[in-house]
Amino acid sequence: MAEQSPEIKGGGSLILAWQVRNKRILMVGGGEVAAGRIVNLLNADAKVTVVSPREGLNPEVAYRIKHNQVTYIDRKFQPSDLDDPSIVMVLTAVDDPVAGSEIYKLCKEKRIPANIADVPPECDFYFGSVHRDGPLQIMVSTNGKGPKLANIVRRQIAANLPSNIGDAISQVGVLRRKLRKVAPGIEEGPKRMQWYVCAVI
Ligand SMILES: C[C@@]1(CC(=O)O)C2=NC(=C\c3[nH]c(c(CCC(=O)O)c3CC(=O)O)Cc3[nH]c(c(CC(=O)O)c3CCC(=O)O)/C=C3\N/C(=C\2)[C@@H](CCC(=O)O)[C@]3(C)CC(=O)O)/[C@H]1CCC(=O)O
Ligand SMILES: NC(=O)c1ccc[n+]([C@@H]2O[C@H](COP(=O)([O-])OP(=O)(O)OC[C@H]3O[C@@H](n4cnc5c(N)ncnc54)[C@H](O)[C@@H]3O)[C@@H](O)[C@H]2O)c1
Repeated sequence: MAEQSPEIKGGGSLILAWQVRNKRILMVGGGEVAAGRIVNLLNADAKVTVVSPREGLNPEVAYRIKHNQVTYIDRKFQPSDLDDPSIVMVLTAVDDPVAGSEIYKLCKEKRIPANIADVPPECDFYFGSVHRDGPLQIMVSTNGKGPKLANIVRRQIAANLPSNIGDAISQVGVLRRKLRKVAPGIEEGPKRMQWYVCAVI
């Protein structure tokens, strides 16, 4: 049995689909990189607070603020910004490495997971290059080796997917929900799976 166990190849990341719906995330900085992060956060239904002086705002971030898609604090980061106990994650994308390091240290004291953009040693998690089509999400990570390559690999994968894959997965979701209503019991799992396989394949 032990011989059949998968060989351990350390040095990877634990890739997860983190559920942040209705959870508060602090975004420090309002430039171009922050604009991209905010899209990812809002697409995951997070509640986003942006702290960044108005004069440095990227037009896209200014748009999110104007349309109340995020909560906005018009100034530089202050340590008291981390006092809100509902904050579950902190992201920074600031053009000031000293400020970034300071924020990371404070987050560690408070045990809040943080990503300081472009500073791998100050990231509890990395971002990746993401393809999204409805419920389908594919993230490519190179574990810090080559973010640009992650972008290229992600595009190659996306180009080879069926064009209707997102819709197809949505339909599968509807079917699974219906089957759960017809046969809700935990012990009915195998039966559900059998119906499901008959319908899908
Ligand atoms: C995937 C993506 C997601 C995102 O950020 O949303 C992402 N970087 C992207 C693009 C990108 N970043 C950089 C360039 C300039 C060209 C180049 O240098 O290649 C480009 C290319 C571009 O802009 O096209 C500069 C850069 N980035 C990092 C360093 C520091 C270092 O490596 O030491 C430096 C060098 C700074 C310097 O040298 O001065 C570090 C990180 N960047 C990561 C993620 C994490 C690792 C992910 C992985 O390994 O897969 C990690 C570790 C931490 C993090 O930030 O989470 C996004 C592509 C999204 C997309 O387009 O699909
Ligand atoms: N991971 C990636 O994909 C990636 C790609 C390019 C750049 N970067 C890095 O991300 C960082 C930000 O890049 P950018 O292009 O968004 O820069 P930017 O200059 O467009 O934006 C920086 C923002 O941070 C704000 N800011 C500065 N100090 C602050 C503070 N103390 N508190 C709050 N806000 C503050 C500025 O007002 C501005 O809104 C840089 O370090 C850059 O090297 C990361």
